[in-house]
Amino acid sequence: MGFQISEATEAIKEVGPSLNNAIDFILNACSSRNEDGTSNGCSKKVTRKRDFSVTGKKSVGRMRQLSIMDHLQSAGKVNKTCHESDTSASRAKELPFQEPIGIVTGIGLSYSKEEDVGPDWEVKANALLQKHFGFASLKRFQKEALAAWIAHKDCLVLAATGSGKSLCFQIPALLTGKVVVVISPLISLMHDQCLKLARHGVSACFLGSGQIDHSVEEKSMRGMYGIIYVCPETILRLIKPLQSLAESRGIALFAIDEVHCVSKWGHDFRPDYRRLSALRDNFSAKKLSFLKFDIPIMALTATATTRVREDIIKSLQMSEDPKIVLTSFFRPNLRFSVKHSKTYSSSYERDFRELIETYTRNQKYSKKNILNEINNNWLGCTEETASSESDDDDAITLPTKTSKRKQLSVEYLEDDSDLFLDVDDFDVTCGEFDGSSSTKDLDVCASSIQQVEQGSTIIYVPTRKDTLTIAKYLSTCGVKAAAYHAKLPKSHLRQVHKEFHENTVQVVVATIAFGMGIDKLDVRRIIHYGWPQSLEAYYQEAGRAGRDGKLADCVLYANLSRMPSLLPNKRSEEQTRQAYKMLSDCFRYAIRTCRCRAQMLVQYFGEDFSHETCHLCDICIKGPPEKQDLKDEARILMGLIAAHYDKRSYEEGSYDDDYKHNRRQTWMEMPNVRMFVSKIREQYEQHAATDLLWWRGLVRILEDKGYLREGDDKTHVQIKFPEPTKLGLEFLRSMSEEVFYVWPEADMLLSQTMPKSYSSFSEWGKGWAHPQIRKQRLLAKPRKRKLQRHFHSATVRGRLAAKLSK
Ligand SMILES: Nc1ncnc2c1ncn2[C@@H]1O[C@H](COP(=O)(O)OP(=O)(O)OP(=O)(O)O)[C@@H](O)[C@H]1O
Ligand SMILES: [Mg+2]
Repeated sequence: MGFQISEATEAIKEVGPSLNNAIDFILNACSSRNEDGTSNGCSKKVTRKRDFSVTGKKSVGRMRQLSIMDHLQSAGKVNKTCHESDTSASRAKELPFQEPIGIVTGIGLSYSKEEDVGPDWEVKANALLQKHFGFASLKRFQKEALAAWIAHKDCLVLAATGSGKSLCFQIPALLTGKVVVVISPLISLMHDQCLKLARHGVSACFLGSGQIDHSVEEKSMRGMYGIIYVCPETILRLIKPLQSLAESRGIALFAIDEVHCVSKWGHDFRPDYRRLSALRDNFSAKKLSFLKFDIPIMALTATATTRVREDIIKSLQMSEDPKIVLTSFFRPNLRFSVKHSKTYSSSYERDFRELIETYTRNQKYSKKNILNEINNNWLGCTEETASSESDDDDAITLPTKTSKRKQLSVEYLEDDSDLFLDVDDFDVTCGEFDGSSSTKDLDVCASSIQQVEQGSTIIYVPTRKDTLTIAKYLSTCGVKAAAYHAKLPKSHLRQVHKEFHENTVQVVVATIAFGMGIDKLDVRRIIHYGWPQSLEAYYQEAGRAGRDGKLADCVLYANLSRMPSLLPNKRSEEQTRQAYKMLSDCFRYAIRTCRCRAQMLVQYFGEDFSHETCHLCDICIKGPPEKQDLKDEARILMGLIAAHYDKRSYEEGSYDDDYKHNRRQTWMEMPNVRMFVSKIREQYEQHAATDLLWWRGLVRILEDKGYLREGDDKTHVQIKFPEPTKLGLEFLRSMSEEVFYVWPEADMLLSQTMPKSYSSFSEWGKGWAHPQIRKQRLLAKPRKRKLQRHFHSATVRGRLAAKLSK
């Protein structure tokens, strides 16, 4: 859509210099001409205008006019091109989860140069913000990011989830009329963002495998969209056309959203993000003579540790002194807690009791209702399946896969690879608010005991199968729950999104696929049911709670008696090492008992925690456990470990940490924690029945103090092969009289409360011969074991056995 100059001139002649009147005049003139049957370039625009009036969406029409006026105001002149428009924006308003589309809402106007933005850019930006988005003013960090862009500087924006990072790169498109190219990792996210922008009257499109309209790419390269969302793979293919676009319409900015994907040290490394250094090479003033300055790069994320930040700046070849806009990661309205749970189906009843009560308190669920809920959530075909069920109210039969229709059983869902395969099962989102908030915002004492409002809940689980079983369980209990993972049919996912936003679905049980682009204000609970893979991922996901600033719960249910393990993924050796490191940090966050959880999280991202504590998390509320003097235990453990290594050299004080590494050759020379604990049990009667879990905790404490270190070359979640450090040996020598007070960690406390099973006794080598163990084994239920035969193809015997068994 667009206006011809002759129309604009005619309008000004008719109604005078008032811009509003001129726009109204043009729109009305186009409308009447079209009704007369005259076809002109404005026909589509008029159609849209009629659509609004028919559907009563006047506000969208109004927004469109505003966007046109913004362009007129900023550009000062009208382009001759009369661009094609579509009604996607109005459709978007009605159907927010529409098929991917290219959205043109602005008009193809010529643009002003950056230098035209002028010193009053802030006033202009606030005016545009008010007009398009209805916000009074830019946040401080948004201003800082924009100021860097105005000064042609590269900029790294680190701001929490939901703080408004998107506006930092959307405003430049409105201010200049030039194109902003946004690199984003996920098609569903780009899609959502385009729809949101359409609702605000901003022209945007996205390119990539999810774009079904193939003309969008060509149109975007002709400058028909103000904001182009693109995935890294696609932008690398489009370097040449983008250079032409930079010359014709102009590119105001390259924005790299979720930029932590650049870094191998981040939690969502994507190799294609690393290749984005091509932007600096190909869009610099050196390379393109028509450019006065390098096109600035703005990189944005909500979760980046100091190391990740450095890596981003280096990998993207950002300018030598990029502006770093940093806001606080602290979210004072989030109440963090960690609960021990095996996270098996047998734990659901206990773990979800409170959640179920929250949602069913005022509900009277008949069994039939429950059945219908299940059908809605699981079968995706309400009436048909409902009618296929028996009328017997007493019999709650969960859907089975024996039905002729293709029911949404676990197996079906897992096998159903539909269009959504294009979208990575990949999650990036971040946690933040712009740092202006403080604990004063909430009545801290009241909040610590207060129940959060009902609102919505997201339960994050590690596997796709878990999404189904938990959603099924909650539905059976009367909660309106739905499963969400990337392999579910696209229509189902859209439906879940929609119903979640409309509050028809109360709880979404999801994998990390339900992540980016979830901008719902009243998410009151984020529950992680199982170990997250990193604190970055955890904080990103938790950051989706409480975006309205009200109290929200972030609960992690994890088996604290078991070390978390890495989810299968393709990783290089280096990446595996890093992944273990991140998992280890996550594990430590959960088992710590003496530090405020918000403080741990915020400091993890390299921020100084300026508050004493958050006053909300489980540790702040319960307080740390009583300190214990573990001098004897530490002495025994350290003594055994040290004795195993070169005793003489450490007694002489000539112990060399590196020397051990070179000398060690066999596993006998590198005993693991378990072996040391077995020795302790054998040699010290008073510790005969202590749990391995407890000693592992002590090893961790000694490691934190720098007395022990990992002797293995690999990274583990916690020390596997302990080796003394020089500091540790000094500590051992000097501790004969001293006390050694420490806070026991969660797994240590847990081991003291858990009943001992025979298996833990058998570890110290007495096994069947020990009367107590024998008794326990005899009393224990016989385990049903599958008879499995493994033939080792590496051995002659194995190969022979395999042959014979055929
Ligand atoms: N200046 C502002 N004043 C008020 N609200 C704002 C402002 N800027 C942005 N917002 C609102 O903040 C919310 C979050 O915005 P946005 O999606 O850009 O966050 P984000 O930082 O990109 O989050 P995420 O890390 O999840 O991607 C939106 O609802 C947006 O409208
Ligand atoms: Mg964002």
